[in-house]
Amino acid sequence: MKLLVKAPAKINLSLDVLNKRPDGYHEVEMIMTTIDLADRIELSLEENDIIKIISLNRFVPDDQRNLAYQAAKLLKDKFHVQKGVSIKIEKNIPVAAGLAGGSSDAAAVLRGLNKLWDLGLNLDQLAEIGAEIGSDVSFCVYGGTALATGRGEMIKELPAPPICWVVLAKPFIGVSTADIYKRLDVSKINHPNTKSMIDSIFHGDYDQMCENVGNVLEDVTLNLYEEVAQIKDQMSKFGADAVLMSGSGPTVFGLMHHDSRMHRVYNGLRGFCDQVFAVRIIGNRHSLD
Ligand SMILES: C[C@@](CO)(OP(=O)(O)O)[C@H](O)COP(=O)(O)OP(=O)(O)OC[C@H]1O[C@@H](n2ccc(N)nc2=O)[C@H](O)[C@@H]1O
Ligand SMILES: Nc1ncnc2c1ncn2[C@@H]1O[C@H](COP(=O)(O)OP(=O)(O)O)[C@@H](O)[C@H]1O
Repeated sequence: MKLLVKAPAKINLSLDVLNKRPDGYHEVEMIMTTIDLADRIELSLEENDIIKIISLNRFVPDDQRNLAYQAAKLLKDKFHVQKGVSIKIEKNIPVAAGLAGGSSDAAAVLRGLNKLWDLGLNLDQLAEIGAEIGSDVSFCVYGGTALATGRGEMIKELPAPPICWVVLAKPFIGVSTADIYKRLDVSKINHPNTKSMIDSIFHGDYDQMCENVGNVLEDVTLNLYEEVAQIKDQMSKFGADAVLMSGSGPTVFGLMHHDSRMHRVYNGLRGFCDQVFAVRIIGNRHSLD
């Protein structure tokens, strides 16, 4: 028996850090939304009791380091599942890019195995299990648009943001999330206006949304990698309405309303860096599977 599950990437429309916690994590306030750039996960029941990862992408581990493997193992151990699974990952989301590719693969495996292994869990239960794998996994279990707080695992659903294009551009570098958080000086943060971003989403106000994008990790990554700043400049030059780095980077996204502007930004960036995508925000929860 086989099951195909979609694992969409996310962007952070805003990312604020409130403080550093005693457990080493940072208390965050993030507005996250899923986009229609997705990995494809194929789950196949295995007769013998194993978890097998199949991936052709050289940056994706094919053993217990893979977050998709960890998701399957966690479900197997918690619910004493005697069956095995092979997990084939068709990687379309750039790796170590600030787009939660690994977290989304893990979330897709949780959703998929819940069906394939007939576990009968609801999304809230899967999200709670996901938080044991990584801070972004809970959001990825639900998808859609949300305010994420705590270390990122506390999810409050929001409506879909105003319809627009998202052009993503990733330079040829990978960024370690842990390293970027470590370098952040929490005493020198210029906080984005999360409340105004939420208002803009509730009111479907595109201009207000564009005015309120902000990410406190951006300066940290920009200082380390000049190419991220260059991509931001190019996006603005080609006419994106808002430009921001996603997560800990290095992917930069631009927002634009009109098709013609999207084409200009997309083509302009294609001449400048190798991984460029023009996608839509998926926005609401129920378009995942
Ligand atoms: C920055 C964000 C924004 O969405 O995404 P990415 O850039 O990774 O996509 C997330 O906060 C990343 O979430 P995720 O990648 O799941 O992080 P985890 O695996 O839980 O943690 C990796 C490391 O990042 C640091 N970390 C993570 C989350 C958080 N709230 N505070 C932290 O300080 C910790 O050092 C932790 O050891
Ligand atoms: N299924 C997976 N897909 C991508 N990367 C994975 C996966 N499982 C584990 N990883 C590891 O997680 C790291 C972070 O990858 P990813 O989730 O793509 O980025 P980010 O945390 O920036 O959103 C990678 O360097 C990779 O070694």
